[in-house]
Amino acid sequence: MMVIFPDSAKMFDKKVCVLVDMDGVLCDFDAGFLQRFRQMHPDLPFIPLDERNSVYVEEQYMEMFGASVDARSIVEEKDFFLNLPKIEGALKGMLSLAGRDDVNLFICTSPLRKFENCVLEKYRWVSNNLGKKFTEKIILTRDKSVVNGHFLIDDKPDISQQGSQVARWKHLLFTTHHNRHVIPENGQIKLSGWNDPVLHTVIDEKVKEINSYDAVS
Ligand SMILES: Cc1cn([C@H]2C[C@H](O)[C@@H](COP(=O)(O)O)O2)c(=O)[nH]c1=O
Ligand SMILES: [Mg+2]
Repeated sequence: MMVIFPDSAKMFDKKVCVLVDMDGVLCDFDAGFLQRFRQMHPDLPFIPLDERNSVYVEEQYMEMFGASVDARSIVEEKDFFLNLPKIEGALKGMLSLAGRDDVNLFICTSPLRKFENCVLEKYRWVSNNLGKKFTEKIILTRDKSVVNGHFLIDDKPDISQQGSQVARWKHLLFTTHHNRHVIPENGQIKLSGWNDPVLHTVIDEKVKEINSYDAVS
């Protein structure tokens, strides 16, 4: 499949810049973790996806098992990121954003500090699941507040409160297993998933706003 991104240089200031997180938005980190955990520890109890309640899976496993289970090593092992399953609707959702000539689309994701497997595998995951062209749109940063954009679609509830700067993007809180009961705050809008029509509605409103600046200047 061929994806052609409209020329971003020519119309940059008229486009809505949308940043899309990976873990919990494009790829199902929790489901990938659970699958691997059950393979490695078939006799141990586990946390079903609908009982996940912390952003970081290892925190909840630490509460359950203490130091007797090393959940972190699963996340850091080779091929963990590469094999993460896609979130339902992610490909279609990304293609619908990439196909809009009024949207400038980027993938904005935080690598593990132990980057050896994670960074390359994130690129490979994007290439394998979304297409090679999307790898040109990857922004890797552990501080998303320094990235400029109109919207950040991200599953981490307090992402706009983290980082070194006041975030300039509006946070669209993407619903996934661990945040399903979180009530949006700090001006967030919660998206129920990739099929939530609110996503394109808020982008349409931003397009109108951007064009209205032109009309008065
Ligand atoms: C859910 C979860 C994530 N991580 C790691 C994986 C990534 O490197 C970041 C999350 O990145 P995002 O861009 O904010 O989605 O954190 C983890 O170590 N443990 C987890 O449970
Ligand atoms: Mg995430």
